[in-house]
Amino acid sequence: MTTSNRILLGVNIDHVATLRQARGTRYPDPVKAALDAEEAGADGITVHLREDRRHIQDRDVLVLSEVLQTRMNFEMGVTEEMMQFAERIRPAHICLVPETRQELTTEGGLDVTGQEARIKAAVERLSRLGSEVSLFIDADERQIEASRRVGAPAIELHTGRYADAQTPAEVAEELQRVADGVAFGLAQGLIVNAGHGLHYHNVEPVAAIKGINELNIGHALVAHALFVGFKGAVSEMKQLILAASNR
Ligand SMILES: CC(=O)[C@@H](O)[C@H](O)COP(=O)(O)O
Ligand SMILES: NCC(=O)COP(=O)(O)O
Repeated sequence: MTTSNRILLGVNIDHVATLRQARGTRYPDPVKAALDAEEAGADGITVHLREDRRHIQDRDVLVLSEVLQTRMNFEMGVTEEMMQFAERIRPAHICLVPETRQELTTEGGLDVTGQEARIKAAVERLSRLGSEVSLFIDADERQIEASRRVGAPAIELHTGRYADAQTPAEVAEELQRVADGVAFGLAQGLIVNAGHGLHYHNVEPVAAIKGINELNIGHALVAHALFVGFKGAVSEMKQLILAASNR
């Protein structure tokens, strides 16, 4: 008997907004990108409303919350401002991420072990909205155990170190770290997602890891969309992921 390992694709549209914000124009519209992504097979739409509003804006999230056909995965820092925003829009999924204004991108996972009481309170508060709360963490057993202890039903493993690895040995080591994290997370009874820095040339080995529920991918999709359109970019990625996950 073959078991299906169908991985979901969450399309992150943050960097459509990055291009818009670079000029303060009305285009390109991340809402249009989200609807195109859904038509091309996205299983969900991810947005990160950063404290500094460098890309996605409040209005984008509000409009998306009314027009998405699939579901929103709302990435947010653990701040009172964001908690109140989430309470307003009640997204299906919420992913708590670490955030600093100076970083170029999300550079590491959330330190759950170092602030368990704070994260537990946030998970409890957000879960009351009916949202599935996940924690964006490194593939580290201590962080995974702490995620279970604070009551999060899901985690998203940060694949940035895998994506940044240079030599074949480093790539293999980081891939193994992600695979071990997936197995450990599943053993803890968690839903395990993964993402960050994944692109058309590095996604397949991750998609081949058994047990991952969803991959969240953004930057590479937006970049490829410049050449093939957003629907084409999403569709190509979806095909790659499905093929790799069924090997
Ligand atoms: C948490 C995460 O990985 C995404 O939000 C992604 O990082 C979006 O891009 P930026 O980090 O560049 O905002
Ligand atoms: N949580 C990761 C994500 O949403 C997408 O990250 P990236 O593909 O833009 O690096």
